[in-house]
Amino acid sequence: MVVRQLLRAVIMGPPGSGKGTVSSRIVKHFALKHLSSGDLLRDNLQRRTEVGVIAKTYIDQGQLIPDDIMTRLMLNELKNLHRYHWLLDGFPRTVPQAEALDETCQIDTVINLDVPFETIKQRLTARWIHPGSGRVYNLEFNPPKDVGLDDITREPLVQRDDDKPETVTKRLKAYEAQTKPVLDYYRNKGVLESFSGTETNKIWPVVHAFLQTKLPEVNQEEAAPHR
Ligand SMILES: Nc1nc2c(ncn2[C@@H]2O[C@H](COP(=O)(O)OP(=O)(O)O)[C@@H](O)[C@H]2O)c(=O)[nH]1
Ligand SMILES: Nc1ncnc2c1ncn2[C@@H]1O[C@H](COP(=O)(O)OP(=O)(O)O)[C@@H](O)[C@H]1O
Repeated sequence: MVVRQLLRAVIMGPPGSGKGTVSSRIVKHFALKHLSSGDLLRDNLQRRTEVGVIAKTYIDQGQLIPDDIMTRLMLNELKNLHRYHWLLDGFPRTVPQAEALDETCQIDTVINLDVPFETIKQRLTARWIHPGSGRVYNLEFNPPKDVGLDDITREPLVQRDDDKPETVTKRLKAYEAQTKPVLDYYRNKGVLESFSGTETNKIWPVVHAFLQTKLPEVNQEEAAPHR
């Protein structure tokens, strides 16, 4: 397959729909950079940057960070990736963010993970992450090899503060009100591809087959270990 242009892709879906899990499988199979707004924010939080301090109050309340802050942060980060195929995860989450992104580049494809809310709520309370890499685990679905430890670095796993049930409810409401309109925005542009289901292991092969039409696969033996 001859790829003439660099792929500009976005992965969307409600909190807990499997964006991080599917993204790590995508990165394992295809040569592209993955940029997660949530991972970037948590890194800023940990380093107590100016953005991190502001973001904390919003994240703890299950609210979205204001568009201007978020857009500046992400577009600045994207500048470093202009020579690569890339996949954005968690951004854009509002129509103004999508419009700001459009001013810098044209999005080719939006992968929408369409997973029902009932399925999601129970997943998030069992989510554990490795803060350094953003690797994500689930006590039932993909438990770490050793309880409480990252498979690769052996560093401790943590639970996200915003995965508490009451914050999850607020995040799902924010998704409904602010992020769902972004799906319509991309649907109108003809770039939205929805993948429906309740299990990542069933959704993933369909996403994989779809991306094979857009990108060459990397040699699996050479691919870095990833979940
Ligand atoms: N039970 C179950 N858990 C899943 C499935 N897919 C992902 N998860 C877990 O659900 C949680 C949310 O997934 P994640 O990829 O972090 O979703 P994101 O919030 O959209 O990035 C994590 O703990 C995953 O390990 C699935 O098919 N079944
Ligand atoms: N594009 C964005 N715009 C505004 N806030 C964001 C954005 N991306 C992430 N956030 C903030 O960070 C939190 C965690 O995001 P994320 O890790 O992507 O959650 P999830 O993977 O559960 O969907 C969000 O609840 C929100 O407060």
